[in-house]
This record gives sequence, C-alpha cells and structure tokens, in this order.
Amino acid sequence: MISIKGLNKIFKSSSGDVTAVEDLNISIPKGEIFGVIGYSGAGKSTLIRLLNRLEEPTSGEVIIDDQDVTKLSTNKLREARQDIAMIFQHFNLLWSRTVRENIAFPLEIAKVSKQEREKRVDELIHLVGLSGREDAYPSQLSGGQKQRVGIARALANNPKVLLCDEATSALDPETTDSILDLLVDINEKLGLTIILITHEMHVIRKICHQVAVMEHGRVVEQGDVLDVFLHPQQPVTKRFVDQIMGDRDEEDALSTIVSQHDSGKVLRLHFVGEKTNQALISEIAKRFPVAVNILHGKITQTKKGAYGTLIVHIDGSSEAIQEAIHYIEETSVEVEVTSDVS
Ligand SMILES: Nc1ncnc2c1ncn2[C@@H]1O[C@H](COP(=O)(O)OP(=O)(O)OP(=O)(O)O)[C@@H](O)[C@H]1O
Repeated sequence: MISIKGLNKIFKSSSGDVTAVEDLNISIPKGEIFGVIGYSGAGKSTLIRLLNRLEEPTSGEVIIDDQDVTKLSTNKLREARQDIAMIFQHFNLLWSRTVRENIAFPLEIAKVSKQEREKRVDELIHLVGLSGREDAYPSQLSGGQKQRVGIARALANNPKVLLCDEATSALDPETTDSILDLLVDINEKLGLTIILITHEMHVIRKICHQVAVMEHGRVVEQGDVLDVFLHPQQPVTKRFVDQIMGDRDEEDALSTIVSQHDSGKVLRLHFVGEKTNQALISEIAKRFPVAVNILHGKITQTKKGAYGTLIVHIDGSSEAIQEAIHYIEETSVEVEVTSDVS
C-alpha cells in the first residue's frame, strides 16, 4: 500500500542545514496499523508530513497505492489527499462550526450534494460514537470527543490511508485508550491503513502490527511489534521497551531482593504468545521439590499475543532446580538464569 524509498528531508536555515529525515525505506502493507516511535526531534512529524506533502521532500519516493506522491502536480495532489487523511494532536477543528458542520466541511470541499452530505455525516457520527453531540461546538466537548470529531472528519471522503500525528498525546490515559480502540475498530471495519507517530510505547503496544523506531532522522530498528518488544536491538528501542516492561530501578531493587536469599537461583522467564500464564509456576512447584517465589513481573497484551517477563527465585536441591529449568525450557517460555545464589 505504501512504499517509502530513500526519503530525505533537509531544512535549510541561516544557522545551517538540518537533516530531519535521512534515507528512510519503509514498506507498509494494506490494512496494517504501522507505528513510528521516537523521542522529540527524531523526525517523526517531518516524516508524516512528507507522506501527504505538507512538507516537500528533498529527495526520495513516497508511493501510495501505486502513485508516487512526490511527483504529483498541485491538482493531482489535491485529489490524492482525499485518499490520505490526517488527524492531529491538537485536533485542528473549526471552532465556530458545530460537530456536524466540522464533519461536513471536507464533503463541502469535495462538492458532495447536501442530501448525501447529511447522510454521510450521520453515518460518521454514529461510527465514532458522537450521537447526541451533533450540535455541540468544539469548545463544549472533552478532548476525547474533539478527537472523535477529528477522526470523523478525516474519514468523510473514504480515505485509504489515515495519518495520525501524536493523536492521543494531549489526552489522559483512559481517553487515549478509548481513542486507540476506535482506531482499531475503524482499521478492522474499513480495512484502512493507519500510520501513527508517537513517543509512547503504550500506543505502539496496544494497537500496532509493526513499528519503526526513529532516532536522528533515521529508522534504527523496525519489525513486528512483538519481535521488537522481545528482542530490542538498539539502546533507544530498549529505553522505549522499558517504558512498559519496567526499568532499571526495578532491576536494582531486584538485586537487593536477590542479596537477601542465600541459596537457589534467580530466573528471568520470558513468556511469549497465548500460553502466557502463571499456571507454569504452580506446575513446577507441583512436579519438582522446589519452592518458587515470584519477585517481580510484568505480562502485557499486544495485537500479536501476550508477552512479558517474570523474575522468580527458585530454591531446592541443585538437581531439582536443574530439572525444573529443563522442564521450563521444554515449554514456549525462554529461561535465563540471572543469578546463581548458591
Ligand atoms: N521547518 C523547519 N525548519 C528547520 N528545522 C526543522 C523544521 N521542522 C523540523 N525541523 C527540525 O527537524 C528535526 C526533526 O523534527 P520533527 O519535528 O520532525 O521531530 P519529531 O520527532 O516530530 O519531534 P516532536 O515530537 O518534538 O515534534 C528537528 O531537529 C527539528 O528542529
């Protein structure tokens, strides 16, 4: 659906050139939710704005649905933009227009008849869950409701691609979740390809199929969300994964706990996929003469299944511990001995 090849953007300024995006190569299948994560200044906003040419690339190609967007004339670009909708962090609504009138606006521009417009606006209001708020003004809406208007407006002309520029960054965690659920719903119902940029790993974890990690204008790592979570390669990716999986402070606390044990082993168990549950722990305790104590853990859900880490202290004779470890290794859980206390 989308193929980005050798994309570069250099901003020229009096204090020198700034390379905001450098040699990007990304390909995104139709119907996918693709996340781009990076810290401030990594080049995410520039990238997303290059996709609909709100920014002109310095070089490279952006092919959307077999069409190289970078080569389109102004007229053709206007047409193409109907297929590439966008939602924004600060919603960009028209404050003097009601919900209904905001959503109707792109339809007016596309010269859709009044009767069809009204029908389409009704459908969209229902789709985004704003029934009953049609005649409110943006100032009378909560942040989440404003973003719902933004989404309805973006979908008005049946786009093929939805670009989301930090669409949940101004919202509280609960509202963020409800907007992310709505994006998944739209993705599934309409088969829309979604590209979102964010600095929050939670957003990637919750709804994305694939992720690209950006740093200093480049993509430093990309792949299936689950793979990237489980085996982050770059330091920046590890920092993002730590946002969700616990951080170094917890690891430090762990070494304190470990030092309180004078025998046994401390194991780190990596759970992947559907079988992720704690039955394994009770199973080990039943099968082998060992005591298992959970020290720390975090199991979380992604679009591609559950994954997470449990850190446990296991105590008993060294043969029993060895057998228990061997048993765990036979399951889909990866085991790592983080400290051998005995
Ligand atoms: N119009 C511009 N002129 C000059 N430099 C720019 C311009 N827009 C962005 N930049 C620079 O390009 C780099 C990437 O900026 P960009 O806004 O794309 O990053 P970002 O990852 O989206 O960060 P943020 O989340 O803070 O917006 C930064 O160094 C920024 O200062």
